[in-house]
Amino acid sequence: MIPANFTYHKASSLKDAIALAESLGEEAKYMSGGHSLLPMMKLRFATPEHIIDISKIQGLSFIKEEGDLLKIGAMTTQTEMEYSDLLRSKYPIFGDAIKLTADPSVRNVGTLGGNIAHGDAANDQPALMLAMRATVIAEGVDGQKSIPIDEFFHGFYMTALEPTDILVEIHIPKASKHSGGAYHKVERKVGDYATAGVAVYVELDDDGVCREIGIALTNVSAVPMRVDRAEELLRGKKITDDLIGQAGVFASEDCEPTSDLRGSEAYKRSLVDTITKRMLNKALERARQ
Ligand SMILES: Cc1cc2nc3c(=O)[nH]c(=O)nc-3n(C[C@H](O)[C@H](O)[C@H](O)COP(=O)(O)OP(=O)(O)OC[C@H]3O[C@@H](n4cnc5c(N)ncnc54)[C@H](O)[C@@H]3O)c2cc1C
Repeated sequence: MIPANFTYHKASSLKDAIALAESLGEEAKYMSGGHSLLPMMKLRFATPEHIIDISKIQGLSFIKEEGDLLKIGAMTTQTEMEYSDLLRSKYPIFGDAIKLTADPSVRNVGTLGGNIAHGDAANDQPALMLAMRATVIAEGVDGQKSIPIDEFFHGFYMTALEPTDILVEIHIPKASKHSGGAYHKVERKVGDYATAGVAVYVELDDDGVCREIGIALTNVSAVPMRVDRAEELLRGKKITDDLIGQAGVFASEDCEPTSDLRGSEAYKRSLVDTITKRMLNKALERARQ
C-alpha cells in the first residue's frame, strides 16, 4: 500500500528537530531508519502529517564503554552493532539477537533507538534492554532525562517518551568479570518476528552465586516484559539445574501470549519454558568463562 500524504522535514541537529516537533504538534513523528515507521504508514496504521528525519543528526552513532557503563548511541544501526568488536567480545547477547533480526538490508538502516522507541513487544531489542537493566537517555523540550527501562514501556506501542522527546542513547551496566548474556527466539522463517523470544543476563560473584539476573521475553505479551518471579527465584543463589527448570516453568506461566498465526497460546508457553532454560544455561556458561 501507499502511505497517506505527509510533509518531509530533515533535521540537522537535536535542537532543530525538537523545535520542529514542538511547532508541528502531535501530527509529527520522528524517523530514524524508517523500517518500522514506514511499514506502519504503508498499512495506514500510522498516518503522521509530518515526518521529521533525524537520521542525519551527527554524534548519535557510537558504541563505547565509559566509566561503569556501556553506552550506545540511538542512531547506531543494528549492522554496526553486529560488527562491533566491543559487543562481539564482551556482550555477545547482541550478536545472538541481531543475527535473528530481519535481514541485512533492514539491519543496515534500522537503529537501536528506533527499535526501542517503537515500543513493540515483537521487536528483539526491548527484551535485551530489560534483561541488561538499561537506562534510556532522551532529549526533549525540557532538556535531557534518564528513564529506567522498567518505566519505559507503557503499553501497546506506547512508551515513556513525550512526542517531542528524542531517544539519544542507551546506558547499560558494564560487563563484569563473571557476567554473561544470551538471547534466542523461535521464528517461523528467517527474518520473521519472534513467535517467542527470551533474553537472559546474569552476573555471578567470585563464588558462583547469582548476584544479579535479568530475564525478559519477546512477543508473548502486549508490552515487553520482565519475568520477576523467575529472577527472584535465582537471585542470591547458586543456580542449579532444578532452579533453572523451575525458572522456565515460572516464565511460561507468567507470560501472556495469545493464539495467532504464529502458534497457539500453549505452544508459545512451551517455547518460553524451553528457551528460558536454554538461555539460562548459555548465559551461565558465558559468565563462567
Ligand atoms: C521486513 C522487516 C522485518 C523486521 N524484522 C524484525 C525483527 O525480527 N526484529 C526486530 O526487532 N525488528 C524487526 N524489524 C524492525 C527493524 O529492526 C526496525 O528498523 C527497527 O525496529 C526500528 O528502527 P528504525 O530506526 O527503522 O525506526 P523508525 O522506523 O524510524 O522508527 C520507529 C518508531 O520509533 C520512533 N523513533 C525512531 N527513532 C527515534 C528516536 N531516536 N527517538 C524517539 N523516537 C524515535 C519513530 O517515530 C517511530 O514511531 C523488521 C523490519 C522489517 C521492515
